[in-house]
Amino acid sequence: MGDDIPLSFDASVDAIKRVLPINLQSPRVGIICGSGLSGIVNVFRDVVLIPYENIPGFSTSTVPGHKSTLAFGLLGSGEGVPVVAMLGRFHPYEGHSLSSVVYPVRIMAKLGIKDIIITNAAGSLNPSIPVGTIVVIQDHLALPNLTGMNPLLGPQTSKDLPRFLPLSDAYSPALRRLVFLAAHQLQLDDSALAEGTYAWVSGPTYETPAEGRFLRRVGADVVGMSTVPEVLAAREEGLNVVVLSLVTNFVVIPETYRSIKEEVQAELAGKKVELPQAQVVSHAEVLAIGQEKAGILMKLVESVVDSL
Ligand SMILES: O=P(O)(O)O[C@@H]1C[C@H](O)[C@@H](CO)O1
Ligand code: HPA
Repeated sequence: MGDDIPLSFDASVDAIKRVLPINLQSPRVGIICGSGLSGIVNVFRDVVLIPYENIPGFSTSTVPGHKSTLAFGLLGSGEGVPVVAMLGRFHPYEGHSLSSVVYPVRIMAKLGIKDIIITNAAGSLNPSIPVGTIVVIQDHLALPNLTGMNPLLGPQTSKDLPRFLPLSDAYSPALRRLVFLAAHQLQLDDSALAEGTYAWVSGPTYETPAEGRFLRRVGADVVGMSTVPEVLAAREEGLNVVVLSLVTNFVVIPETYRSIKEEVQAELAGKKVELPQAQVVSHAEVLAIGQEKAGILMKLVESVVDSL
């Protein structure tokens, strides 16, 4: 963990290429697996697994549901497309610096990927997006970025990168189209997929009801603790980005708080009141829904890769 990122990426690339057969050395697509979503490796062929600890510059994930392994393999029908997947990512709340968080994205770009499929587990802020939905992200809202927590702050890793990165087209319309076409081919129910805006929060706390209401009112559909730093680095590196959020829980946004005043007054008046109790979200719940729905997400990813 920390800020000691080498500004030359060669050592990491060399350590990776050294253990790969020639057909996997130049992956075409990168995949980042969110909480509990690393199962995609089970459908890779010719798999080579490289623990993060064997790659200079990589940190270690400390979050349950995140393995610290880079997986290379062939994905899709026919000869298959060479891909690289991060089976586990880094979050700033673990104590990783932002440059560590996005380091693997930069290395995947150096290895030659052109497209990146980023997945995550997220909470829904939108009553019409229930648990289990896969949300194809069309935009993001990143309060940390707006207030000075941006992975692109500071000296650039290459002078060839744009200093002022436009984000109006961060989420590739072409790749998003492929996701919806893939869902059609897989005969997924219309309700399986939605489109929406992802709010990035630092975590590790889940949202208070007031925070949930705020994020909803300013236009977010789902909320999570990852992804946006990776999107920014990927766009800076010139990659096409698509993000799929699996909704694992609903963020409680009651319009009014459970009123303790009302409850006490009713009790003193001898009345029985049934006021709504807050639901409590947990990472165990996030992982359980991830496990239940990961299969569909994986099929979708495979089908998108197949159609590239
Ligand atoms: O890595 P992702 O974004 O999938 O993980 C989510 C956000 C937090 O890390 C964790 C909270 O349950 O799941
Ligand atoms: N909030 C923030 N991050 C999350 C959530 C949530 O409700 N669910 C999964 N990741």
